Amino acid sequence: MESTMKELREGAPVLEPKSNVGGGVEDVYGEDRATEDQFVTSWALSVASGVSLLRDPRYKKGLAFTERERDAHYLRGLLPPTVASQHLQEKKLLHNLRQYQLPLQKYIAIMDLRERNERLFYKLLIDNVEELLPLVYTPTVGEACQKYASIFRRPEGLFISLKERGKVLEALKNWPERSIQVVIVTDGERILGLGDLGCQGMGIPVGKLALYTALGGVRPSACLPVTIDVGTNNEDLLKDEFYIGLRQRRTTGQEYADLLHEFMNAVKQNYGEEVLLQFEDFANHNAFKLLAKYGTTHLVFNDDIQGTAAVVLAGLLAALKVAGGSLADHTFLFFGAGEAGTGIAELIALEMSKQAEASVEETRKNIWLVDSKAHRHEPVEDLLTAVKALKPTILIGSAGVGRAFTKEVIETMTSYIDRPLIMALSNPTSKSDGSPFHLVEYNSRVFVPGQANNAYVFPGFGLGLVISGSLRVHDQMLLAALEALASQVSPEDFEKGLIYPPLRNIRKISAQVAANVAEVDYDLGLATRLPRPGNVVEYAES
Ligand SMILES: O=C([O-])CC(=O)C(=O)O
Ligand SMILES: [Mg+2]
Repeated sequence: MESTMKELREGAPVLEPKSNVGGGVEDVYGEDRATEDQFVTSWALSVASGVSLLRDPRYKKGLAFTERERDAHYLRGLLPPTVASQHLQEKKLLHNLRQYQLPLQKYIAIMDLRERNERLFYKLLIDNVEELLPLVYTPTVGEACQKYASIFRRPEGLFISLKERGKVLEALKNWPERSIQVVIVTDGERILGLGDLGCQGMGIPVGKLALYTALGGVRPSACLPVTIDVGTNNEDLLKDEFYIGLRQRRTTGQEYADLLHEFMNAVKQNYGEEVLLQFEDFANHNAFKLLAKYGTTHLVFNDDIQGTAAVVLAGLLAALKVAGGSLADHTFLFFGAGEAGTGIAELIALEMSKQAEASVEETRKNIWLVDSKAHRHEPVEDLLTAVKALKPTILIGSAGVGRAFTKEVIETMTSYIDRPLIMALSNPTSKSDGSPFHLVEYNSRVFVPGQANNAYVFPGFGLGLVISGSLRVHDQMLLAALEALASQVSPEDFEKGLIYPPLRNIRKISAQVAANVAEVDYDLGLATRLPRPGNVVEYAES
């Protein structure tokens, strides 16, 4: 068995060293040693051949097994005679996928592929990122979470519920991978703009981690999706006979804090100080607190607060290259003061203070936030009133309410500024203005709506932390990441009216983001992977 494994790992026919899907050739993850010092585990690392190999999603290649491999791995007779290339397999899958009418059917098909043939899944995703991103990720992943119970087939991550209190470390040890580098965790209370989906939020960490691999090059086995289940306040789910989570209302207060604390410490204990913990889709009241509480003891990152902020500010900086002027020349109005709105506002204030050498208290004065929960009137009325009163030149939508940027709002803005900058960010499509848009033709000119997609930053940002062995996240790293992103917008992109680079270049962009982040890690003395690489961009790309 051992020799079969070696051949699979090191033999050129299986692990094509040049493939950007296969990852590195060196086993830095120590999987080959996984069973050496632990004779009894809750799981066994076995190496497949024959029919088991055909069922192992990590090594399975289907018809792409060569004649030599069919001999070496006891596959004779188990496959039809044709040897197909991965390229042909990809072509067939894409063709099949396009036959489905509904995005959710496509989602199910592509996630099934991941369970069958991991390499092909990632290859397909990398090569067709613009087409497939909206499936694996927002907006379709939102619908998948809403219907998670009925489409649930097999666990794709770790479920830590109140039942696991006192046993969280044990649960982590049951996960069959030991060399984890990135954990994405949600408690399902604020899934995209869809609200409390309880345990069904699992689709989010699963989808985002797939992007860590496809877009950021982090090895799949090093990624761990986690859902913390403390109950749900979603009455529909509590009544749904197929619901897969705890059937109780959400626990709050000490009990909540204790479970989270046990989890945070167990992760660090089990995977080390350098494991990145990304918080995703927690409700406002927990998200800010958790980030502040664990920011000093763990390597934590909240994509909804920090990642969104970096992506949006990158877009603003790129837009200013066209519009002229600097951040300090503008008045900002945010519609929605949740994690995204406040996160972006704070980062803008920080960047402005850096540019203008002013205090953050001073630079915050040009930034206004409107939130539905802070007013008695209808949100839309409030927005228009606010626009008239404050005359913002930059308007950013970050509320869970769609269709708020009415014609009247836009016309009001154009009455006092020629080219207002307006970013509609809320997602997914059912709740928003801000998901992927079709091309727009106006006066026989075609406009390409871009998308301020979080995927521009978080995979590269996380990669930068991972490759430098960072111990803590620092705001300077966010600024470094967004500057890298803004610098990737080409003159041709600007020509088309775009303020973000095309997503098809995302792996190159991620490497640039990662390198900029890693440089700051080294500069601040937070990096543990020493010596510092000579060429960090090349290192990130490798
Ligand atoms: O889909 C995204 O990346 C934006 C996001 O995290 C959210 O809305 O919660
Ligand atoms: Mg999120």
